[in-house]
Amino acid sequence: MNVNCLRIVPSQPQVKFISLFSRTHNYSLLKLSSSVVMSYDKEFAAAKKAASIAARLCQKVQKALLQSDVQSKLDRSPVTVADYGSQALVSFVLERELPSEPFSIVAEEDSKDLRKDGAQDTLQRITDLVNDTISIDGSYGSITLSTEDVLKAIDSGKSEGGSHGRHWVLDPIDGTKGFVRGDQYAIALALLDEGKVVLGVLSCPNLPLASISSDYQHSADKEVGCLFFAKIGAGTYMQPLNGSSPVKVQVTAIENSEEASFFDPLIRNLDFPKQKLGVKAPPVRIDSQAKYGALSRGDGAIYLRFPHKGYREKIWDHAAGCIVVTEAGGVVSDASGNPLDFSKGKYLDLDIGIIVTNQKLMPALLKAVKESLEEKASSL
Ligand SMILES: Nc1ncnc2c1ncn2[C@@H]1O[C@H](COP(=O)(O)O)[C@@H](OP(=O)(O)O)[C@H]1O
Ligand SMILES: [Mg+2]
Repeated sequence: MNVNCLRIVPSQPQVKFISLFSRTHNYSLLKLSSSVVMSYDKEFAAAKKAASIAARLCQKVQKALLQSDVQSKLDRSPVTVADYGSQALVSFVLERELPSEPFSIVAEEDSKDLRKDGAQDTLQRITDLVNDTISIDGSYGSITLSTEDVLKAIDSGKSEGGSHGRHWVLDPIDGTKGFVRGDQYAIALALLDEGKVVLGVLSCPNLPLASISSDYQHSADKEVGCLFFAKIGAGTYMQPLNGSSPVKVQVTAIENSEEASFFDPLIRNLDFPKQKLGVKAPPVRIDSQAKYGALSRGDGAIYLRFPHKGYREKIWDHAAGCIVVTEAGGVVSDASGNPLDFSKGKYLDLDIGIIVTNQKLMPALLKAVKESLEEKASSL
């Protein structure tokens, strides 16, 4: 069965059902426990707040980075400061907003390097940035974190995840290359419950509010900063990071693969399916999970990710993006059409590749990928 997302079914009192909703099959129901229906409302609100506040810290660092001279652009330290600062802030906000919940975060960074001799200045810069951002936000009174508080907040991200209980999944800056260039990056935060992604938030500070499809260059609206958020069974929304009202988004309805534009990752990829599908539309090239956000609102139709053999995809690079796309009506699968399994710990453990598109294009895309992989294998 090709299960693509979880949907909550309003049910009888005292009984929690979660429906495994298949795009290709009918509903089936899974009784998880005899408690109340989960809404994840508090967690959803906390995740949006955390990813929005972290975006402010990243914007500040990126702006300073771009204003500095070329030499310091080659220096990784601003990225480091923003990565750690973003992770510390997300962890701080989640803990503050959800004080009564068990706390587990699977995240990209840990504090090991910051605890080494010689890292004191960097740690102090991170701590100052975190405190400035908290103070400007104003929700947490006059609280000031010490350097030790910041290290502890970063290390909340040491969880291994897995198939039991709840785990936050965080990439504090996804697309660090784009971040350094002044291009696209994302703060990606998702919640796993019993191994399934139940909500996700993608904060994309540089993503234009208008579509970035090929005619974007001609668009008059150059305003940037998008927050995508999705919760199981509740659709996907995009909200300007400036706080204006959210709008519901949907993946493209394109059925003809010739018209389908690809989001090309900047990593090594499988190019043959494009030729097989006869794709004529120009590709959209952006860094990070902003690709999932842009695809969820129909800026492009297909995202294929086939890194070199041996590369292990991490859950924080796909968890938030996956639910943002599936709740917008899209499909995210491995090369065989199976849903991604986020219950195995830090890694996705895919044999090969990730495919993201709408439901109409998926069968043709799976066929093209299969044939491409077979041809590639027989040519070796
Ligand atoms: N050789 C490789 N193959 C596949 N993914 C890679 C890779 N090297 C790095 N990545 C991952 O790809 C992410 C960027 O994706 P994209 O190319 O779509 O922008 C990186 O996230 P970080 O920037 O958070 O490290 C990193 O996790
Ligand atoms: Mg990443």
